[in-house]
Amino acid sequence: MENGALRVGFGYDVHAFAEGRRLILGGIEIPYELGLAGHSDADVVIHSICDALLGAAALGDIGRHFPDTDPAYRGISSLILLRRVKDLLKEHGFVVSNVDVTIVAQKPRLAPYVDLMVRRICDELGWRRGLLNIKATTTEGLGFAGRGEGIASYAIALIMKIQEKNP
Ligand SMILES: Nc1ccn([C@@H]2O[C@H](COP(=O)(O)O)[C@@H](O)[C@H]2O)c(=O)n1
Ligand SMILES: C[C@@]1(CO)OP(=O)(O)OP(=O)(O)OC[C@H]1O
Repeated sequence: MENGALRVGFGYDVHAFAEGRRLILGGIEIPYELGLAGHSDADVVIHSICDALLGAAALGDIGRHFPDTDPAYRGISSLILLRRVKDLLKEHGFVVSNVDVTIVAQKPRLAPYVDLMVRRICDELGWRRGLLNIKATTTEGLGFAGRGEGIASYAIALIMKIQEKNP
């Protein structure tokens, strides 16, 4: 792959609501009566970003790098996984151009929190704020998200190859 090559990647993830769990989205805790089930902190937003970045770099997916059978990842903050993905892309000579995310959730209302999510993720990864956009939509009551069974997140990422893979 030649330097300057632009590559696009797409990520999608779903987690089911569960009682007795905290709701972590985009690296922050959202006040709500339910959380999301998962092996990690179940941050579906960050998982979709990880998969978009890994996909753009042709490096597989989040489950390949951080298997949910590995006790090391039990309860882990997904911000840590995203930082590792960013480091992996850097090792392979990529820089991230931009990432756009759509969270699909009937409830809770997320608009008041999306800027906080962007700030949290960008601060953690050393990204400028304009690199990342996060938005939310309902499904007007339709499907699993509409019935309030879980949350889905879609992400798209554009990355650029700037150098050969570091040895
Ligand atoms: N969980 C959500 C979902 C949506 N929003 C905000 O409401 C706007 C309208 O949503 P529609 O599903 O009717 O398109 C949307 O643009 C978001 O700003 C939200 O805050 N939380
Ligand atoms: C993040 C990992 C690893 O802890 O687990 P989960 O939190 O269950 O998330 P999922 O998106 O189902 O799969 C990726 C996993 O490898």
